Amino acid sequence: MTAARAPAPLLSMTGIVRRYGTVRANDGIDLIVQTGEILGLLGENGSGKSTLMKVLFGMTPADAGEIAVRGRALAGHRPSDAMAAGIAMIHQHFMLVEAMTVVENVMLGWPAAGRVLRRAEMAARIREASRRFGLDLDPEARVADLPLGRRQRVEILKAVLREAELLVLDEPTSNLAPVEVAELLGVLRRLRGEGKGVVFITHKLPEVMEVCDRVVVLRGGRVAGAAPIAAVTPAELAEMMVGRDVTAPHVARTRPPGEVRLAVAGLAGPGLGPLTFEVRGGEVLGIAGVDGNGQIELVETLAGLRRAAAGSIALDGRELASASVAARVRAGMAYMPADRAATGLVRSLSIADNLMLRDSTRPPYARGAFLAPGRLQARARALMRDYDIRAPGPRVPAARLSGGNQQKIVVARELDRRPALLVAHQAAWGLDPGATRFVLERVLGLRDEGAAIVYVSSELDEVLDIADRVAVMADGGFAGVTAQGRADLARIGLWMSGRAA
Ligand SMILES: Nc1ncnc2c1ncn2[C@@H]1O[C@H](COP(=O)(O)OP(=O)(O)OP(=O)(O)O)[C@@H](O)[C@H]1O
Repeated sequence: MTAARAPAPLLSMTGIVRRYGTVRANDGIDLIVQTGEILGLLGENGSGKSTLMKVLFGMTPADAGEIAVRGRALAGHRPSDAMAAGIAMIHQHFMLVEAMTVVENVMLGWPAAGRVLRRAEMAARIREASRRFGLDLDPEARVADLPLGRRQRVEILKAVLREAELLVLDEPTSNLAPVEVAELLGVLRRLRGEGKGVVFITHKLPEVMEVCDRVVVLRGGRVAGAAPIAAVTPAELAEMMVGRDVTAPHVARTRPPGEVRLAVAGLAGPGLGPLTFEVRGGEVLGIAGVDGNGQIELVETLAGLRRAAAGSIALDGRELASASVAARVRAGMAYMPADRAATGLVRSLSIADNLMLRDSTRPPYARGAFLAPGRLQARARALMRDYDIRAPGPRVPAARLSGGNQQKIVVARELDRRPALLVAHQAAWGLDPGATRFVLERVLGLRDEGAAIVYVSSELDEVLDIADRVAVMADGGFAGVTAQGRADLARIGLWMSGRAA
């Protein structure tokens, strides 16, 4: 009699290699996911997480290695083959038709090979799956009316209705409000409870600690460590990821805040204000709050991307409320948008061109109509070194970089201009813990050079780490402002929940 063999794991990837030119994005990676398991896939920016998942899903071919789903080999496959094998990717940019309802969206992408279902039958299935997985979705709701967190759950719904066994979520919590994050983690637990496997890619260690069963950490395209979650601490994980200490930055202030540099008065527009506040040189005004409470309206109005209906914005005494974006930049304003890949970068341009986007037509990089390409390249190289932008060279198109390294281009460009005012929105979005710390330190360095800083983030801890004063946005205005930081946490919490205190 032969001994019973252990069942094959849900997913096994062995020796995966994927090269891009000379870059070994994946350099011999092994990864196993069991049924009913949430696996955290961690790693600093550019460590190869997305590449590994693209290989798994058949979006890019591997140069070497094997993939098996429940012991059955998957090779030379396309995304449709991966889906047929039970693998689903929950993309960050959802592929939903906003004008249609949930049930219509589900029917739209229904596999042609599947049985044709009537709408009522599909709606019933949606209700059932919604209950089973805690998705809280109404089949007749219009996608356009759903908040971000629910739209993401429509993608999860589509996956479970197609009987996906393994769900891959790539940084799914990046732009969710805290309640939505908690709800999503609840959904992941339900998926696990129903025997699904989940690969959860995130930079947020508390989420990993909360929901994962096991973690695998990538570094430089290889597995740097793997452990059951019960056997590691967040500090150990961070160390595995970057090989150094990545606790919150402690940058001792070198001088006290000075004169008022930014004076905003009665600033108002759709969904905004009226808001009145001042920021001194050498001061960080942190703006916390649940996303969607006027943060985008505020930063875009400050940056000149939206017109203010009323009010004034004065920087060093110069009125800018009706100035063009270019005039604001000349006046010393820098802006880091949250959605940097879309609004901060031209993806088809090289890293060097993106870095110099605001300066390349001015001396010393140009004289009249003549560019000085040598100087541009040298400057770009220096910025890439200083900001740890990982890429083969400055001529590589920005689109070829990992998500986090694309973000660093915008960070480098905006911080390096030594602005009088920095408006930063979700500055650490998509950045690994090491890069986050680095950016926060740079922002604090700018503070010590005397710049005024408006730092907007839905990550409360980040705001508390960096801000001299914390304002909480609710309903387009400030629900409260405090200079007491963590000592005032209870009041901050009440302001964030929209209740007065
Ligand atoms: N299409 C491509 N062409 C060339 N190089 C690429 C391409 N895609 C990824 N790379 C390179 O492969 C490496 C791994 O990138 P990948 O996107 O897998 O990292 P990641 O771990 O997902 O990073 P992040 O946390 O920043 O999203 C990086 O050095 C990146 O520049």
